[in-house]
Amino acid sequence: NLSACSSKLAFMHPMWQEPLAIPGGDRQSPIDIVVRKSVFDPQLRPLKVQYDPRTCQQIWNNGYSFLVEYDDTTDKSTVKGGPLEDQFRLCQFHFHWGENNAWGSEHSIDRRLFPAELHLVHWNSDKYSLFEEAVIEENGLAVIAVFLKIGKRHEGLQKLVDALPAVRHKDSLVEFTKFDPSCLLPENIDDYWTYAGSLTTPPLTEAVTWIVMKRHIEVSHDQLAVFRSLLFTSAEEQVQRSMVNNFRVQQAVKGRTVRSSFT
Ligand SMILES: NS(=O)(=O)/N=C1/NCCO1
Ligand SMILES: [Zn+2]
Repeated sequence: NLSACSSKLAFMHPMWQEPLAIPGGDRQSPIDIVVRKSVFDPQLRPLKVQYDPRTCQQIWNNGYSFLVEYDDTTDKSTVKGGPLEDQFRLCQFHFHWGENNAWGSEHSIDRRLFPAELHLVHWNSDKYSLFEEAVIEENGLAVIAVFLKIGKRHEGLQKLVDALPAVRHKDSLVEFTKFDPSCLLPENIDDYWTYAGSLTTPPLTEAVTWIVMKRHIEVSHDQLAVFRSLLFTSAEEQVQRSMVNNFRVQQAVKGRTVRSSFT
């Protein structure tokens, strides 16, 4: 059962060495969301997502995941509303996944792990002028997380899946355009949990308002298998290592409240 799987997880090598000193350390991510401890907040408004596929630029393998990067020099692809006071600009999206379908997500819901998790990363363009500035501010970033389940083939994802062999190795990059990431959102984006957390990959800064979708999307077994054909290693390295289990170990909630937009 999953509890055994999660204990097995405890012995697995985390994707990378956890740093000795973590910035702040009391609002780290990811976490397990305990549904019965989450608090319904009627003041949470619907999310307003506005993505322009023309801002999609490239896809590359950064040695942690593959990133689809967007032109964030103007407010063309943005998210606002929900728990957010300001407008946030999309800069990239990426995924985390496992070596098999039993685990792979970073967050869990009542300890339930999913085979993969999508992160749409945005920065506060009302208050800052660059991602690099926003990344160290407590209200600097907003990440929308969507769980992936194995099921029917996701037609919108296939264009991305077909581009992955071109970025198999760390530091490889290809042009990738006209991709509308809203096709990766569930139909219902009004039901979500939200909490104050951090990036789950370096710099791990405590700058993120997390918005974790209650509804998942479905991708096919074969589509997720292509994610696992990516490599952590660059073309020059002798030993090639499959890019799998690229999730961070879960962190202590430390008294934080997770709010829900739904009852
Ligand atoms: N997994 S995550 O929290 O989205 N991490 C990052 N790091 C840079 C941008 O997003
Ligand atoms: Zn991520």
